[in-house]
Amino acid sequence: MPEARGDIREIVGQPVFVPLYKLFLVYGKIFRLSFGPKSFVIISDPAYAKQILLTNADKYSKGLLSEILDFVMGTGLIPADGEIWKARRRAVVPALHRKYVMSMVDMFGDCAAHGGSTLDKYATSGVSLDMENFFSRLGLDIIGKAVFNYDFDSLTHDDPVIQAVYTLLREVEHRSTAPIAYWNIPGIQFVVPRQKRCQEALLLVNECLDGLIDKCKKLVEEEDVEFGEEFLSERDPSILHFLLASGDEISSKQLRDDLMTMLIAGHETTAAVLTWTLYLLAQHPESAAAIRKEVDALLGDRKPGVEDLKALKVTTRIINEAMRLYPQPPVLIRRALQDDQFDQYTVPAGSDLFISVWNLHRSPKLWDEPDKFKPDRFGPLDGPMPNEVTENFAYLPFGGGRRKCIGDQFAIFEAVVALAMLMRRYEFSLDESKGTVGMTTGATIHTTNGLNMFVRRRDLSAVPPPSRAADAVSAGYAFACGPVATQSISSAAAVSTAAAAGGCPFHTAAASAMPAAAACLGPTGTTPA
Ligand code: HEM
Repeated sequence: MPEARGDIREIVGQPVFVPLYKLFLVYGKIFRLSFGPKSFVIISDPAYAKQILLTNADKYSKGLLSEILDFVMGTGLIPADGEIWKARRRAVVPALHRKYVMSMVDMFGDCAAHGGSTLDKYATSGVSLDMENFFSRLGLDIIGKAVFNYDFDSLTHDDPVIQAVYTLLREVEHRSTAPIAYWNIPGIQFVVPRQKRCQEALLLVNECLDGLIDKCKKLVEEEDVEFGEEFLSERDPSILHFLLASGDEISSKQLRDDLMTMLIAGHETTAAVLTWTLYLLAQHPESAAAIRKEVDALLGDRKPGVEDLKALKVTTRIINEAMRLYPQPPVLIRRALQDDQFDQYTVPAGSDLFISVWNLHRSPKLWDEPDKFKPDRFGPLDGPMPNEVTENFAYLPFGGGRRKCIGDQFAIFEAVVALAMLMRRYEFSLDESKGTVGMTTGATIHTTNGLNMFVRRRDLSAVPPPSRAADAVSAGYAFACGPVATQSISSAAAVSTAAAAGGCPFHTAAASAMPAAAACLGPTGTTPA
């Protein structure tokens, strides 16, 4: 197997996937890279990635990743292997059932609208805002509500639990890029201040999780709704509620590991996707304009509803392309449990492998102009959404095979709703006085200096009301204002007229008939009376 040579010190100080890309261009689709006693096999080929993730998945474990994450996720889904993983995957996947995710769409919109108060403040002051930090807070608020119905409200305030969650996230990221497993040194948590802080943070978050678990257990004991289809449609349960109500025997420690895994997995990833999408949009005003055109025509000022998601095709494609250029995480980690063969090369049992998703997504052999942002590269908008199957493992934003992300739909819906709402209401431009954005590696790709952006409120005075009102009648308004709206506003013309007059067809044309009006965002993004 080719052995990468050269000055590996080059890697220090750079996000690790960047030098790996340079080495890939020299050494090809599989090569070995050694640092002192450590050695890794770097994979940058879709067929090999498919073999590891899908066809020979039995031959691999999470290896290094499990070691890094053990302190915080224990036997949660991401680090777990073997029988524990199988059992937990079986239990957790139904909690992210499509119906459940659908029931969350409204909450995504509420959280994005809530973030508007922060953006308004910066728009008024004219001071730039770190949008990476903003998306991280938005992601935390959303995942907190979805996983255990806890309102961090990190968009508007800081508290010790939020700080503790961030301390843990940073420690995970630090460990994932550290050259030695320093955390295994006995007693280090009592001596090194960062490790001490990490221990304290862990205690605090665990206490908070235990409290939420107890509260939810009581709720489940009290309720009389049968678990099943009805449970999903009648409740607005958190994932925790679902796991407890399913009646599976599960220890509190395992439950905590599951929750912590979802909190971390679902938070930074989506935040990073939104950060890099906005970064790309700042450089591609034509794409920003395309999103606005789509949102203006379909939604106007209301929140996207479930049925709108299918129609927000341009917005979705732009996110798909941003995930190609900035995959989160940029590298997937595995350890070979048995020997495996890649053409003429044998990878022996015990080897640590990095599947470089960054290399796959930017390979000149797989993509036309791979470094260019071209959202139309995935074909007609009416075609299928790109994923590992449609692109035959050349595109792995959510991994593939049996360890594929369980939150993929949740994440796409969340990102589409947030991006559509923010692009409708605001304009963003880079604050170049804060220096280049830069990249650093953590579990996801971070900026080096923040994504500092000026925020301006969009002038909507000349923007016509939604022109695709006919679609809105059957789709969006029905969701936003309750089923009665669909019956009462029966023509596109009626919707357009009403929208022109009051911004919201439902409230102008049929307000008295609409008891479910509270769900509808009015023209200024506030709930109309
Ligand atoms: C845009 C956002 C997201 C991205 C880019 C993303 C990406 C990924 C990727 C690439 C994997 C596979 C890792 C591997 O094979 O080693 C994964 C696994 C996972 N993700 Fe996500 N994810 C996102 C959002 C979420 C959300 C919202 C949740 C939960 C609510 C979640 C929960 C998980 C879990 C539990 C796994 C482990 C699955 C298993 O090993 O069986 N992710 N994610």
